[in-house]
Amino acid sequence: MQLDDTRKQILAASGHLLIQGGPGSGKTTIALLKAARTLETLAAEQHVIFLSFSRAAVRQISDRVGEHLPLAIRPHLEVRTFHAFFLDFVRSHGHMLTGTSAVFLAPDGERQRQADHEGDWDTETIKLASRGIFVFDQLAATTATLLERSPALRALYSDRYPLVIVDEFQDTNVDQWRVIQALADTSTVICLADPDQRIYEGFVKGVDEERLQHAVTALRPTPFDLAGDNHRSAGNGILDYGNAVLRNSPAEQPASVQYVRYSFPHTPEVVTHHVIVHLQALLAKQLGREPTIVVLGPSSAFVAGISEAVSAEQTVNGTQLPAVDHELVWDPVLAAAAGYVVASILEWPTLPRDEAITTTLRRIADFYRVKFTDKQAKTARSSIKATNNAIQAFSDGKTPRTKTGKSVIVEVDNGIQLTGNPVTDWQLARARLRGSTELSEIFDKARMLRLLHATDALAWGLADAWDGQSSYPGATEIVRRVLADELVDGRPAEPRAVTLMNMHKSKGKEFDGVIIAEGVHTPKLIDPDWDEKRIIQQRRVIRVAITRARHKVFFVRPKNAFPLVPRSQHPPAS
Ligand SMILES: Nc1ncnc2c1ncn2[C@@H]1O[C@H](COP(=O)(O)OP(=O)(O)OP(=O)(O)O)[C@@H](O)[C@H]1O
Repeated sequence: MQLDDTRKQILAASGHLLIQGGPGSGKTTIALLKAARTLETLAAEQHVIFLSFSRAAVRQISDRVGEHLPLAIRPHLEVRTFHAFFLDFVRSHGHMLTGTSAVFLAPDGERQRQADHEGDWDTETIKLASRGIFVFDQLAATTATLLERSPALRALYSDRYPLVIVDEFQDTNVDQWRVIQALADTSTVICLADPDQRIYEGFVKGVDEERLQHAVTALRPTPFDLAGDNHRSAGNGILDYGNAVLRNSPAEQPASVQYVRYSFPHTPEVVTHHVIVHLQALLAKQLGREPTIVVLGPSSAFVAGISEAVSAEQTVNGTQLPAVDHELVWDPVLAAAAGYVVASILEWPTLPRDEAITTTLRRIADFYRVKFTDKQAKTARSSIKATNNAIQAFSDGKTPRTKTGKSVIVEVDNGIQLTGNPVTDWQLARARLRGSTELSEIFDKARMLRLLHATDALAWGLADAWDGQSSYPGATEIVRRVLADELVDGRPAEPRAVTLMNMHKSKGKEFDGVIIAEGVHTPKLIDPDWDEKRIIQQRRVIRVAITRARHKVFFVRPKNAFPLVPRSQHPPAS
């Protein structure tokens, strides 16, 4: 790899560094080279830590380590999510704050408690933390407080990690920033940043547009700017188009960016299916290999609909579209909650009838509690209420009025013959989720568990629980234990040629082709009725989405969608 003067200076520099640059300018790459250079000088027990936001970003960075680090030193580079690092830290040292050993309340458990909690949930999480029970959002604050208060801990961690690299620094929240500052006391910190990729502001509490200035003031880092470079999509106009969308300025539409516009009776799902198949063929021809493609949408629910549509072969206007094998990046917490419902069914044969019915109904209500705290789930509240009513009715000896309640009773009364093979039995139990819209929804979400990569661990755990005859006593607890760590720290599924996710999740990643799809009713890509702040935030998100592409971007938009760049230069429909 050719290194220009700026990069040579970065490799030679000592002390804290702030490396800024636009999408694809090479921040991650130079940081990996710097890590390699630093590791050559460290003692055997010392490591470099590279902190990033999402598990998928960690995977992409980890996959690139091989290109830049010699084999011998690779184990000394730890690429981790912030939260995985904080979780380990709090588990190891949380007792220093509370006097009791730290317990982590996994995200699904938290959402259930939150749904039942009257009053301010943030205040409650602080109270829980003071009793040694830590929820996801308290991990950063607790790590920060421990590091700030204990010079011994600071010394310990700085000794282990003399170099700390912080990815997407512009999106760090106040507690993450406190941790970085505390470590910067005696470790060297490298911040990688692009202020225009600030996409958490307004979504995540404590993210601050002044963050880079904070770093400049507090750390006095040597600044480097890779701004003008673009190694991802050099010369094809994708970055310029992304910048035009960001600034809402007129732009020539390059050949690398295309629009497909649809109107009734066509649906965005089917049109996107078409575009995936077309783009795969186009890029395979251009690149001479199987391309990587991502489909991005404004919401997870919309993307899940596309996932369903492209999973099946279909014929449209005489054209046959093959099923598309793909990875869907989805909400693992909801999948886990669905898994607990299935696990409760695995316990039926050893439970008294009443207990089997009420336990499963409770897990169903829990599923909807988890869903309820997801802001998009407006109808979940009524499902929780209906399921609770069903439990009450059943306990009072009456017949529940809801289909879900009735179906669960019928299924328990039909009995379930389990075999002792956890994989088969899991499917048998899941198949009992039928007879109401709610049960079908849980059935679908439980299917997503295969994406969690915990399936082997689940099978082992369940095999241990098999009572040798008919049931898996304690299955729910086992499933909960296996999934708790997986939800925070697990590796995502292996990459596939086609990935689907919501736009926010695409930050820090890179694909040959990007398809940005917009539905008619789902949250729009952009809406002129939004206030100015929201429009600016959304333009940043769209730019992030566009600039994930190396070679080609396709937009799938409704015919009358609001243009992303000023109308005079509006791209022609194709
Ligand atoms: N100096 C370089 N010479 C050639 N290719 C490079 C160089 N630096 C980076 N690249 C390539 O350019 C692409 C983008 O690099 P990288 O991911 O490091 O950028 P980034 O600034 O971290 O991007 P983003 O902020 O969008 O995540 C990668 O495919 C990488 O291999």
